[in-house]
Amino acid sequence: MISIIGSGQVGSAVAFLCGSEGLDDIVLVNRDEKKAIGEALDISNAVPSNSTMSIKGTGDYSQIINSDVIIVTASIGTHQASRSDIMLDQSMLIRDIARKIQTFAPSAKVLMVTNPVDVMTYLVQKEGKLGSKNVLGVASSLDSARLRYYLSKHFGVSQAQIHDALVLGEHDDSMVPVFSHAKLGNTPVNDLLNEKQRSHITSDVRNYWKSLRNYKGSSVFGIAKNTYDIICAMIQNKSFDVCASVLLDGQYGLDDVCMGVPVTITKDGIVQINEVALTGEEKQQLQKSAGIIQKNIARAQEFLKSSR
Ligand SMILES: NC(=O)c1ccc[n+]([C@@H]2O[C@H](COP(=O)([O-])OP(=O)(O)OC[C@H]3O[C@@H](n4cnc5c(N)ncnc54)[C@H](O)[C@@H]3O)[C@@H](O)[C@H]2O)c1
Repeated sequence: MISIIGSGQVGSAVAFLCGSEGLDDIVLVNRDEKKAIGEALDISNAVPSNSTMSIKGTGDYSQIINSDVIIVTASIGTHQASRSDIMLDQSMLIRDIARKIQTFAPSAKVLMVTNPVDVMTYLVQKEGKLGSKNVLGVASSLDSARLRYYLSKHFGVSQAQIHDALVLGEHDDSMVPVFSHAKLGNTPVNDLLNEKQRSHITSDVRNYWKSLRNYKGSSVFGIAKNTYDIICAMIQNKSFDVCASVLLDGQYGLDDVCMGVPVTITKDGIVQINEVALTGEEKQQLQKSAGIIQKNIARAQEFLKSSR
């Protein structure tokens, strides 16, 4: 069973993808119960006619009992200048949700989408006392797709011709596009790009959400599909390699921080954290990114301590 906490734009798009494929039973939980019921009613008509799955909307958290996978997309609102600008209020919300997950579905796999996603991924597992292998944040696969997009634009080729475009680190201004891995066909992109071009593409990838905001609110379909791919792998127990925010325990020389790195997932959650070779500069950027996330985690934890 799949539970989606927060049936706003992203949550209902994830539910639509799961429902339209008849993936599994779905429970949509929203603070505004009517919204959850409405989305469930709408998506019910997109379920394949030969599917036995059910979909319901509710405001009652006890309905998440029996969840195999829980997706958290609940949010108090929209950030403006940076994803961290509503971090403290989001922390309170996520602590409350973490406790509900601990009460009703403590062994479910949890996919965190709510921003700032790296800090929220850390908090949900600590505050909910959930196993680190069971919790991941979805974002760096989206950032990696954005790098692939900009590289394809730069070279004037289809996205299919760009391989191994990885973005690691924070899902915000310090994210690290790993140019040393990306290829155009079989050619390393580093053989084709100069420093100025790399810096330009890095800035475009980091600011993708701001560009999007000029035209529509924020990412809905991009993040929904990236989340859906992970849900599919877990529900169907396929081994899937993806970049996601997970708790590091020495990997990349980093400890006690959640950030985007390559991982292998199955129905058992994160079965492996994969370390890819990085250049000296990329390593330095990743350390800097980790430091920024750790400072934000400390600030959020301090705030939560003072508002128990
Ligand atoms: N990780 C990523 O790459 C990525 C990409 C896009 C959006 N996001 C984030 O995802 C989150 C959701 O975005 P959205 O556009 O769907 O927002 P939204 O405002 O459309 O939806 C949020 C929903 O959460 C509900 N909610 C609030 N508190 C709740 C609670 N305690 N329990 C249940 N539901 C609750 C609200 O009623 C609302 O319907 C935001 O934090 C956004 O920044 C992350």
